[in-house]
Amino acid sequence: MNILLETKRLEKTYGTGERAVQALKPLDLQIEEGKFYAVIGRSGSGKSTLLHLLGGLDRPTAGEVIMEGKNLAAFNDREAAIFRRRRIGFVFQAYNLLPEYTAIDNIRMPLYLDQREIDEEYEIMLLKKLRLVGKEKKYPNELSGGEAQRVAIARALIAKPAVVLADEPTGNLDAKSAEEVLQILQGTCRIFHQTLILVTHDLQIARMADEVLTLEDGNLVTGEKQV
Ligand SMILES: Nc1ncnc2c1ncn2[C@@H]1O[C@H](COP(=O)(O)OP(=O)(O)OP(=O)(O)O)[C@@H](O)[C@H]1O
Repeated sequence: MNILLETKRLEKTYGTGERAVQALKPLDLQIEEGKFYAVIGRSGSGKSTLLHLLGGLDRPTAGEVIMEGKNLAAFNDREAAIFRRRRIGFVFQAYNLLPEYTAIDNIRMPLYLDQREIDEEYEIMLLKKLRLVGKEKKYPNELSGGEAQRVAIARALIAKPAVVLADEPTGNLDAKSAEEVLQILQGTCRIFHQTLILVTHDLQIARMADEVLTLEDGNLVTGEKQV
């Protein structure tokens, strides 16, 4: 088993003094390469906080996030942004597409920002897998919710990241589109050997995962599949 991502005594407290909220209590976690993890727990249990820390989108109050031998928490903002762009794919509930760019430009944005070449063969494979062929020139407001989320997934995968972090990616979709998007996400991660860490409220989705991480008041209560 290869460990891709590891946390050591990872902690997050928002605010200070009386207003302080300890969103994540010291957490030691090991994420294995190529597996699908579901993160579940009640609202406010710390799921998004954990995902943001794992992806270097936010800084921990204490502790470390180690990926490929590097402590993300020690990066400055610029270093973190570059590392994220190259090694981590994000998918959010709200898609977060740039409205003034076409679908294909949204998808290629991580490569444009890094001045990297487009691997056309891989891009076409992604477009096919995500059923986006023919939608390349459309703007986000011309796409359905399911299509917009599939564009967001293509954008998350275009730089061939080692890990995909998804925060309630199907939260805005109807049941049918949600299932489709999820199957596609799981399928593409499997094909491209990516680790998938997905926050969800949906226990049916969690059952599809290899491992379920359950958070309760900022504590990891189980790493076993018990749903
Ligand atoms: N920016 C912030 N400032 C202050 N408190 C925050 C902030 N973000 C989150 N919190 C608090 O931290 C705790 C954990 O929040 P988090 O968003 O990680 O939970 P969650 O499990 O993802 O919840 P949900 O399922 O509702 O999205 C909550 O008590 C929340 O109110």
